Amino acid sequence: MVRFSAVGLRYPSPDGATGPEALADLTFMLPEGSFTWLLGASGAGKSSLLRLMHLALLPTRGELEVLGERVRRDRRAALPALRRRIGVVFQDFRLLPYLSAFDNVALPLRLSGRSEASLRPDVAEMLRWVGLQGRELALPQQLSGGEQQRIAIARAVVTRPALLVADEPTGNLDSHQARRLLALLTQMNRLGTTVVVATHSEDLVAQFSAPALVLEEGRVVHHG
Ligand SMILES: Nc1ncnc2c1ncn2[C@@H]1O[C@H](COP(=O)(O)OP(=O)(O)OP(=O)(O)O)[C@@H](O)[C@H]1O
Repeated sequence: MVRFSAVGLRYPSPDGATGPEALADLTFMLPEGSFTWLLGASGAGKSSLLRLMHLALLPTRGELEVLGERVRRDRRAALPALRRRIGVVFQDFRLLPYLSAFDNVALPLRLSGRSEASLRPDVAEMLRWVGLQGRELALPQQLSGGEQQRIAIARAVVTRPALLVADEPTGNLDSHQARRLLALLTQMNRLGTTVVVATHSEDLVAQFSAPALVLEEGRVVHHG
């Protein structure tokens, strides 16, 4: 479950002073196991909202609860454990350039202490799921943008996170791959993962009926 109560987010301005609020007065709740589209024009605040959900940023005001836990500035030590239960697909992939496709996907499992023998079949299955079997040894620079995006998606879901947030996950995919990705996200959701997907793609949204959270200039203008 994710709950925002009167949340605001202010980025610092380049001169170090506080800038205007990028997000203001966000109050909404996403139930456990829900699927939500996050919509809004470029600059409306979708990526900023997702950064709060995956705890890359903390609110500058208001209260935030993620996976049932209250997120507090004075309890930062609790954040890494909470972050490990959240999968993130970044707009710019953030693959490690010197690691193979396999090793990029395996990374979160290795960091969580899983043995090599137990993680290998999971990583292989995930690469098959995103259609990249046979490309295990390729480095990100040897893969197309869409292939890199699929690795980023496999890496985000391989840990079976309780919450999955994806920022424009189909931005580099053709329509066939976008449909496959959506099938993967909805399957994760059916297995119990709470999913939030920011997108500009009306085509994608038309393929799966789910509530939408619509932002305009940093405020929620529609939820449902
Ligand atoms: N790191 C940052 N520092 C300062 N301002 C920022 C930062 N990131 C975003 N902003 C500002 O916050 C507002 C919302 O940006 P955000 O990237 O969240 O929008 P978005 O809806 O995700 O846009 P897009 O669809 O283009 O990705 C914009 O005015 C943007 O300039």
